[in-house]
Amino acid sequence: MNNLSQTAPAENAGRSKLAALNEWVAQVAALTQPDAIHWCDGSDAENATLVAQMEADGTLIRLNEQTHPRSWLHRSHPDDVARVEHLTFVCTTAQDDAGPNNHWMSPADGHAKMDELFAGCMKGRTMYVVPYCMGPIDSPLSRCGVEITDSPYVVANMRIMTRMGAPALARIEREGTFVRGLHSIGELDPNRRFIMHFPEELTIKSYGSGYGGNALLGKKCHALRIASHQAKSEGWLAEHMLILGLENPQGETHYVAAAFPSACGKTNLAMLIPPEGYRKDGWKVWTIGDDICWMRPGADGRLYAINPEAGFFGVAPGTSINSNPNALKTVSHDTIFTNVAMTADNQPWWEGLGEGKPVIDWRGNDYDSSNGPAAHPNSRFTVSASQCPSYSPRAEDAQGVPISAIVFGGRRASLVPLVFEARDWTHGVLVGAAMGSETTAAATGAVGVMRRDPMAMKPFCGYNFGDYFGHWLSFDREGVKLPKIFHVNWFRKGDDGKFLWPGFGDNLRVLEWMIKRVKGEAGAQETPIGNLPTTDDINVEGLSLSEEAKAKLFGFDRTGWRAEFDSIGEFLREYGPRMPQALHDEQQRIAQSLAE
Ligand SMILES: Nc1nc2c(ncn2[C@@H]2O[C@H](COP(=O)(O)OP(=O)(O)OP(=O)(O)O)[C@@H](O)[C@H]2O)c(=O)[nH]1
Ligand SMILES: O=C([O-])CC(=O)C(=O)O
Ligand SMILES: [Mn+2]
Repeated sequence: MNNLSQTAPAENAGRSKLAALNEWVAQVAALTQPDAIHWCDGSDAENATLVAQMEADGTLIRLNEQTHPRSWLHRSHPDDVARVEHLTFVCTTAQDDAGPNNHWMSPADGHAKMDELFAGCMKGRTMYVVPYCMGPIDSPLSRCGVEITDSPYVVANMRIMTRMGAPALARIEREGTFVRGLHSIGELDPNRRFIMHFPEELTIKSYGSGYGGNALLGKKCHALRIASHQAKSEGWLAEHMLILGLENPQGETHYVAAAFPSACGKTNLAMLIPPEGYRKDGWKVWTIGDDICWMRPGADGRLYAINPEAGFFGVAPGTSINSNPNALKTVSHDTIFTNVAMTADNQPWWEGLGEGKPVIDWRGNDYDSSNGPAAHPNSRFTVSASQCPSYSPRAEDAQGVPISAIVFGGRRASLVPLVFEARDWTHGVLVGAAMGSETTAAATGAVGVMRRDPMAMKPFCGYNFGDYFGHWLSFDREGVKLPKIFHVNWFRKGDDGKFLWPGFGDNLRVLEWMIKRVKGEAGAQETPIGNLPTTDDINVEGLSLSEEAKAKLFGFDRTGWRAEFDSIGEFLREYGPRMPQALHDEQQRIAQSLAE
């Protein structure tokens, strides 16, 4: 690695359109006082140098080269293993623009707080300048950013997760605009940790964490919080959604976007392998994205979607050859694992892998089951999407793919059936707005607590939820051909506390019903909460569902839903006049028919 003392490489000097970037980098360097500055070009040689350096200083541990070529284990600080929602802020001029769904600080206070933390924080470190593009490099739907960071681990992850380096810098030079993200791991002290967003200035400042969603600023900070704010004013949507293509035996492919909260099944659905009978008939699922979706109406009025990411930052625990063989194949080489355990021969290991046995736990200690799980429940893999066997050729399509169905879903042990269809767009927006889910290990705090997580965007919407739902409703207009909206719940439990639905590959059965509904080829039973399939409408052949399972997965509990709709009404009222009246009206209409 070169020890550049100048703030920008010599070749930037003649590039006048990079002046704003050069100037910002110089300002940041003056504030943070790094020993050296390195502009990342994204090359293999640069990555090899960084990786060698991280191996030498212990940031990366080499895994078994025979079983997992060019793959690494990173152990984070044990207090830095998940997103920190209580330390994540949206700094808008007016507090109401951030809404009750965000922690707020004034932009002036936010900058003051962060600049104090950043002052001198890179002394003795190298500052990396990371230009990146979210989305295919040639797509009009893509957007660029630059992350400045003092973490080589972040650089290596950003290289996998985004189109990073020289091509992104060239696009920034052409466009002149980019999102500014400043990041330092600081002291990794949870008391000196903040993730701060300034959507009006297209700026992010993140301090004190090296963990994915807090530190890989292209991901949640840019592609969701800043982008959702931009999307509102520019007429598009930035969503916490997977995108998949479902190919049927006739060879038609329908594209589906689905929003499930963190650690609630997006990666798994996006990489689904159909059950054997379906596979024989010619069904196939193509993966476009597993976490984020940007979409907007195209010339023909349909919604077109791209995946702004280039890699997967996926949950390791639970990933096995049975549950998600595509993911397991994807991570078989050139992967960075974070906070997983290791076997005696240095293979990565996690709970639910189904083979091998842990010897060293995620903290680096000898494994002892009395210390809890061997892998951290939020341990992750970072891997290029191009390694996924089901990666769709359309994933690189600059125009995106047309969406036939939007799916919302949560982790609900009780009440919520396997699947239902919204009657129309307004009802669908209410279904998304009313989403509830039990919390997971993806964020610090209690796990298993039911909370409202509208459209899986509670931690990620960069502005007031009232305005956000209004923006969603605004797509219901002449000229827009809207997809159908559905709701699913893979996580319904029986009286014995076990999941009633087999899930994973068998979720194809639910996707099949949805696409048949889109084409007018499948039946449903109308209820106040939406249209539910009966076991005649959806293919449950070959599954051994108990009577309890059938009743709970395909039934509708009127009394339970009455209480749920009271709670939804309360939630909507928390947003005062910013909540669109149309959602109040829809909630009341349904509450009334539930009362009949
Ligand atoms: N029972 C059951 N569990 C599932 C299913 N799909 C996923 N899971 C489990 O849910 C956990 C998280 O799933 P992911 O697919 O990684 O979640 P995600 O939505 O991509 O999460 P983020 O990356 O945090 O946004 C894993 O432990 C999975 O094994 C399913 O259909 N049924
Ligand atoms: O960004 C992260 O940290 C991982 C993720 O997808 C989520 O938490 O939803
Ligand atoms: Mn996510």
